Formats: sequence, structure tokens, C-alpha cells
Amino acid sequence: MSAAIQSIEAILVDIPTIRPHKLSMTTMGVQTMVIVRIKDSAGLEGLGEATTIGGLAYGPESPESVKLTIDTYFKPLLIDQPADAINTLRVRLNCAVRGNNLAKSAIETALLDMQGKRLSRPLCDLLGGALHQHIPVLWTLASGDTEKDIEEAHSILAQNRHRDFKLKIGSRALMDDVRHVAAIKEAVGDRASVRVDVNQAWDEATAVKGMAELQAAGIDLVEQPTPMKDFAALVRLSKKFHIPILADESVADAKDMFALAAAGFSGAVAMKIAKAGGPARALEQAMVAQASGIGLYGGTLLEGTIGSAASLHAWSTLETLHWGTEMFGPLLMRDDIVVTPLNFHDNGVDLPSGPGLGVEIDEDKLTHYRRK
Ligand SMILES: O=C(O)C[C@H]1C=CC(=O)O1
Ligand SMILES: [Mn+2]
Repeated sequence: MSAAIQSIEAILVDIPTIRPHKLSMTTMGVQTMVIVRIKDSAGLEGLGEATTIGGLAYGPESPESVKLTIDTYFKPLLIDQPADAINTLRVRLNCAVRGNNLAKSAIETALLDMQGKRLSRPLCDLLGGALHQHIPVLWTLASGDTEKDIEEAHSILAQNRHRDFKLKIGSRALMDDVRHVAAIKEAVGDRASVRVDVNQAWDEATAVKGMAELQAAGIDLVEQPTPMKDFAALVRLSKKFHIPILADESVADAKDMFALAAAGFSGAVAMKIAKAGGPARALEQAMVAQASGIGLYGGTLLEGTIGSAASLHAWSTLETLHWGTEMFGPLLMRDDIVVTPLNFHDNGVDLPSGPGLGVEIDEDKLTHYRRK
């Protein structure tokens, strides 16, 4: 008899960021994580996380809606079910609940963590095994101030903590953004790769001008310049410029990836476990991208250590991450709720070891930061 799921808890945790994080759609001063704890009848616990950016500013699920979805709709479908039947549980959830991939990702993560602990294997082993133990991670410069960003970049390069930078643009007039980006690229020179994320803020005409200017400024990659549903614009832009495009919001899962690739897109894709509905689902998308000649990039919704570790286990199984990853979320928060934080060094992070995610909750910290 396999162990049955006995309890599921979804806990809202608020941790301030180390500085304001300014994106085209919102400025973050705090990150809210939904920490999921699933316990089974054998006494094992699985951890998961669902996190987004700026409440409902980024997408249709908020931390509060994720908690409600899990408490009200997922729990009755999962309690008393066999905890090790992860595929059966996924089908069960998908038959009853449309969308809500952030909530589904937290559940899939927790079930995989528990399965790893049951088998005494790291989570990546459940996905075929890791090819990499140290994974490249970039840093996002998004203080909203050019000089502060340059200072931050210099200090990070001096520590050898990251070598690639992503700049968040799109909230200002185009040429103001171009000047901001060009100044940062000039300050770091060839020591760093500089990319930008527009988070859908431009229309196609602005994107045509913007991409020409960014290409001239030596920028390496332009992420989601135009609105997510406008696949045709992404395809036209990818054909028009040498500077590659990274599709983010446009591509949640394997089906989106197939549709965009079939429409003629070339470039790269930001995989995120949250968008896809879990670490295993995100890898399905990677397979479609690989078959279509689309480059891979390990993306984040600025998760804390639990969500970042889950993503790293998935990315570690991919032979080539053409553009590295951005699993820096824990470093953007002032504190952590785990016993041993991830080890960021030498422009990357170590894949955590130990059974499951290899991450343990610090109960005092969780009590301190959980929403009262
Ligand atoms: O890529 C996004 O849109 C979201 C996220 C990733 C890094 C960051 O600063 O924000
Ligand atoms: Mn993005």
C-alpha cells in the first residue's frame, strides 16, 4: 500500500526585497511566496512554492488566489490519494481545474520533493539525472536609476557573482530606455553580457526602432518586446533583426512553444516552472524548443529558494542552456526561510544535494515571515 496524502498547507510568506525592483508593469518592494507543505501517511513532507510578481500585475494568478485555489479546489482532489502517483494526480487536477499553473507547479514540486525523499534520491534523478552541478545565473539590474545600476554591476562583477546582466525596461520613453541601457553596456564593456526585458511594453513599431537601437548599443538579447498574444509580431521581429529575441510571457508550456515555433519564430525561450505547471512540465517545453532549434534559458518568477531549487533540478538535466538562467530570486530578498541557502558563486549556483529538493525549512524564519 502506498502512502496517502494526509494534509496540504498553503502559507503566504512576505519578505522585503533588498532594493526596489522596477519592471515595466510594477515596482516591487516585497516578494510574496506561497509555500506549500504536503504530508503523507508515512510521515514524509514535500515542499513546493508558487510565486509571482506584484500581486496581479504580472499575470492572472496572485499569491492570494493560488492559496485559495489550493485550499478550496485542489485539497479535496488530492487528500487520501496515493502520494507517489504523481502523473495520476496531475491528470486528476487537470481534469477538474483549468489553468492555474502557478498553483499546479507548487503541487507538482511538493510531490516530486516527497517522492525524492521516499526514494532517497535528489529531485533531478526523478527527471533522468543531472548533467550539471553548477549552473550559470545572471543578475537583473532594475533599481530604476542608471548610476545605481552601474554601481551595482561593478560590485557584482568584482565579486565574480554574476557575469551576465538583464535590464528591465519599457516603462519609460523609448530613447530614455535606450540611453539607460547604452550607458550600462558602456560601463561594463566586454566583461559582461547585457540583455533587456521589455515585459510586453512596446507595440511593434516601437519594437522595430528599439531593437535597431539596442542592436547598435551591443545588447545581446531582447526579451518579450511585444504583447504576449501577438505571436505574429514576435515572428516578424525575429526575422528582421540579428539580435535574438527571448520569448517569455508568450510561451507558458509545450503547446505555446510548438505554436510559436510553427509560426516561424527563431530565437530563445524563457522556461519557467510556474508558467508550465511544474518542473516536469517545463521540461516538456524544453523538448519542443530543442526540436525546433529554439535556444533554452532557465527563467524565474522571482521565486525564493524552494521554487528556485525546483527549477535548478529541472534545468540541470538539460544538456545545453544556451542563455544560462536567472535563478537569482533568493538574492533579491532580504532574508530566507530555509536552513541552508543556495550557494551562489563564480557566476552561477550549485545544484542543491540531498533527497528531493535538498532544501529544509527554517521553522522560526517561516513563523516570523508568514502572513498573520
Ligand atoms: O522575466 C521576467 O519577466 C520576470 C523576472 C525575471 C527576472 C526578473 O527580474 O523579473
Ligand atoms: Mn521576462
